[in-house]
Amino acid sequence: MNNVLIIGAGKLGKGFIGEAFEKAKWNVTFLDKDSKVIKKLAEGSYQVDISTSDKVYTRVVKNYQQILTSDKHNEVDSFLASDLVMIPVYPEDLKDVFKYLIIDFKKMMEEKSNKKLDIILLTNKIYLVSKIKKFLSENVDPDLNSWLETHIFIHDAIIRRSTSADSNYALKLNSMAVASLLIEKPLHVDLSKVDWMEPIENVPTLKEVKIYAINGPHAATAFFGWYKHYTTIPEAQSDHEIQEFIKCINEEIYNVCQKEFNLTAAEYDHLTKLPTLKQEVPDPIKRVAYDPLRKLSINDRLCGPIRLSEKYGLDNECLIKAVALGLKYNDEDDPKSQEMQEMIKTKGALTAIKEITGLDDSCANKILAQYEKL
Ligand SMILES: NC(=O)C1=CN([C@@H]2O[C@H](COP(=O)(O)OP(=O)(O)OC[C@H]3O[C@@H](n4cnc5c(N)ncnc54)[C@H](O)[C@@H]3O)[C@@H](O)[C@H]2O)C=CC1
Ligand SMILES: O=P(O)(O)OC[C@H]1O[C@](O)(CO)[C@@H](O)[C@@H]1O
Repeated sequence: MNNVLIIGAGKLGKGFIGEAFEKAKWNVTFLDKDSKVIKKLAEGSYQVDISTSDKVYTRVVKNYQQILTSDKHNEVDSFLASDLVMIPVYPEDLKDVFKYLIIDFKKMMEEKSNKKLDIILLTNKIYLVSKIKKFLSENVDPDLNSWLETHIFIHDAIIRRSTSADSNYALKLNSMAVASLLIEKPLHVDLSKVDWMEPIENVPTLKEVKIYAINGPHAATAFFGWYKHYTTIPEAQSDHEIQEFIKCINEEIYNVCQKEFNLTAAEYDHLTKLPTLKQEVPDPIKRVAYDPLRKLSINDRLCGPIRLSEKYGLDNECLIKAVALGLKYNDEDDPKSQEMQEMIKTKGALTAIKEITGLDDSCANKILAQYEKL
């Protein structure tokens, strides 16, 4: 039997990754830093309602173990036994995860020095692998670092699946399963018998395209939806004004991607046009808009395409408005949204826009003009 260690047992960790590997009869171990997540998992099972393009079904996942991160590193045996490590955490938590794993890496070098292990990062942030490798090289001794370079293989992945729940510790989740997880090749582990896992070439570039083409319009829907007082994505998507706006966003993003990336229209569609669900899922706007400071940053889903549209002299009016709507996102449960509102209040909108988006003065002024109209 194969073993997978899943670090981050929140929505995606349980609702997609844990469910898929348990179904494929792998030994699944969850590791999380949140004691509530671990306590809930210890109840013995969780339920995922899975929506696909042709059916909706429920899976009860019960064959797993769960471990809380601690100074004792109780996961070390699971780490040493694992054939694969998957890390579905928010990007800002990744360095902590790798800092924590240094003890496990050392143990592996001592006890299983010939083993080669694939580690997959599951975030929506682009070009993170080199940053993590740099972080490790600066935080381990040279011997361990040269061993890591030849035994630990960190891969990025493209997530085209939404999984929601009331919280990261909830035992009832919804997952929209219409497209595979695209994982950077080559892998040392065989995933051919695990559903929804697809190793491919060229992940870094394709991930940038995916973040713009799928997550850009999705974030714009969430920000506009919030502004119009909706609470779920399907509600926002059924609003005529938002539909027209998103058509424009899609067009602007398609145009920049055509110029910047060497993809045929068919390749673009294959990557970004996902089948529709048989039945809508009330995915919360709060999940899709979460952390607007990251979502409005320079190389992310909206400002990345704006930067490219400026480079090629293409239209970006709707993207500019989407950023302005993002700046209005004010959710008291979302600390980054609160931080953003505080920045706008204390620094003034224009300075905050420049700091948040990293865009030049001319774009920042266009965003400000839209922002002031809202
Ligand atoms: N939920 C979704 O549909 C999608 C999520 N993603 C990405 O997947 C990642 C995870 O998202 P969710 O599962 O929704 O978030 P979540 O907040 O539900 O789960 C993240 C889990 O990671 C744990 N964690 C954080 N730092 C940790 C550490 N140092 N050690 C151990 N555990 C740690 C947290 O306690 C939490 O339980 C994010 O980067 C997100 O952008 C991307 C696409 C879809
Ligand atoms: O997880 P993030 O980066 O906060 O953003 C959420 C986005 O990721 C997805 O969950 C998957 O691409 C989308 O549903 C949503 O737009």
